[in-house]
Parts: sequence; structure tokens; C-alpha cells
Amino acid sequence: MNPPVALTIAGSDSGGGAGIQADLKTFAALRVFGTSAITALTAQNTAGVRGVHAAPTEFVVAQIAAVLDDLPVGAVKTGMLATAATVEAVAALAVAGRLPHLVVDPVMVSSSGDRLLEPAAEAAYRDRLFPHAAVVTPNKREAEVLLGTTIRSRADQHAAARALGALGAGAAVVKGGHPAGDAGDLAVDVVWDGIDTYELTAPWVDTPNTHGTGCSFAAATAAHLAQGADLRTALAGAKAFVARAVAGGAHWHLGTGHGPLDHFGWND
Ligand SMILES: Nc1ncnc2c1ncn2[C@@H]1O[C@H](COP(=O)(O)OP(=O)(O)OP(=O)(O)O)[C@@H](O)[C@H]1O
Ligand SMILES: Cc1ncc(COP(=O)(O)O)c(N)n1
Repeated sequence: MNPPVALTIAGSDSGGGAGIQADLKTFAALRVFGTSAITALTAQNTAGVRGVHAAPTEFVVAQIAAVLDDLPVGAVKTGMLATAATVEAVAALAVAGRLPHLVVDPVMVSSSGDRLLEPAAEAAYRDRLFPHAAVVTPNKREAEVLLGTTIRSRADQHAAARALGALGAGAAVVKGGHPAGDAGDLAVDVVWDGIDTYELTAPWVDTPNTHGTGCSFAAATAAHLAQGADLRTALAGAKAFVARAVAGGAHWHLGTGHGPLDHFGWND
């Protein structure tokens, strides 16, 4: 029997914790066949990003077309797109209806604090790509940049999810990877589902090993969509997947910085 197929359009993390590597591990863990179009190489480890080498936009498009022309892709996830030109090229493919169940994770900065997107691309995300996404999944910091607001409380997170939705995506998630002032010991994400907002919650895990949480959440959402889940079910499944992967890797020591997640439940 054929497995469902998903495509990730993202950057490579040589350290294996985030980007394409996190996405393919997530797809495999969820029993989805993963394909990939690499937008940029990063020389990166758990401690930081040492260099970025963006692929020419035409070659990113060539990779996407090679996959779509041949394989039955059921859902697509975008991660680090690196340049405004690549954001616009991906948006053009979305406009043409070539990117089914599109999950857009607007990666801007790594967990180590290094920039992964040229500033000129922020407007392209907002104006060109978001309107064609099934769901957009910024973390609080990314939502602040995209909306030009400050998110301090849970109420702010709800307002931001609504404001992002107003930019035209089918749904929006404002992820709260870092504890909000009023979130207690929960990791709270706020979803605007096209009509209303609601919260996804999981226990907050006190660990430095959160490299790749954002990538894995978006990839898991795409994996569930490729399997035919509706968006609400896909997001709940992604939240549970990441919560388990963060808990599993909480105490291991892989690298000196923000370590990776336990995608395969090795520590369950
Ligand atoms: N320490 C943690 N414990 C539990 N869940 C977490 C933790 N860190 C992140 N998450 C969850 O992982 C998912 C992705 O989070 P988020 O996108 O904020 O991480 P991120 O993109 O790695 O953020 P950043 O790059 O700012 O660290 C969200 O569902 C979030 O709630
Ligand atoms: C190539 C690449 N893509 C994305 C991220 C963001 O990672 P995180 O999921 O920790 O925010 C990263 N550090 N590197």
C-alpha cells in the first residue's frame, strides 16, 4: 500500500535538529513519505548558525517541480525560505494551485538567535504567501514582526492570531514556545480557525533542548493533513507529537547549545 506523501520546502540544518532534517524525521515518525526542496544550506549546530548559502530561486523551483511532477504530494510545508525572491516564487506556485494543504512556517530567526530570512522578505510573506496558506504558524516573536505589535499576554496572543487570519490565510497559529507571563507551566499556542480562536496546550518542559520545535510542529501538521486529517485534528496531533518529542529529549546532551528533539520516541 502506498504511504501518504508530504513535501517540505526549507533549509538544511547540518546539525540535524531543525530545517529539512527535522521535517523528514517528523514525516517518517508519523509514517508519511517525505520529499524535500532545499532553499538554503546552513552551516549550523546546536550552538548557532555559522553561515548561510541560499540556493538560486530557480533551482528551488526546479526541485519543487521535479517532486510535484512525479509524486502524489498530499500536503506541503514551508520553513526557511531565506530570500524575498524565493518567498515570491513559492507564492506563485501556490497561486497556480500546485501546493495542496499548504502549511507556512515563517522562519525568521533560529533558536540560537541568528537571522535566517532577509528582512525584505517579511512583506512578501504577509502580502504574497499568507493569503494562499491553509495555515500559518509563526511563533510569538515572528508574529510580532509580521504584525508590528507586541505580544505579552495570552489575550495578546489571541488578538495576534485573529490579526494574522485577517491577512488571508485559512487559519493561523501563534505559538508560545516560550512561557508567557500568564501561561503558568503550560506551552500555549493560540489557533484562529477562520471563525474563532482556541488554545492548544501541553505541559511546559523545562529544557534547553528546543532546537527544531517550530519546524517539527509545522511538519507534523503537514503530515497529518497528507493523511487526510482535518486542520483541527492535524494541529492537535502536531501539538501532541512535539510535546512528546520535547519531553523525550529533555535530558539528553546532544551538542552544547539548544539540543534537538526525540522525534522517534527513543526515550519513551
Ligand atoms: N519547552 C517546551 N515545552 C513544551 N512545548 C514546547 C517547548 N518549546 C516549544 N514548545 C512547543 O513547540 C511548538 C513550536 O514552538 P515554537 O515555534 O515557539 O518554537 P520555535 O520556533 O523553536 O521558537 P524559537 O525558535 O523562538 O525557540 C509549539 O507547540 C510550542 O508550544
Ligand atoms: C535550516 C533551519 N530552519 C529552521 C530553523 C528554525 O528552527 P526552530 O524550529 O528551532 O525555530 C533553523 N534553526 N534552521
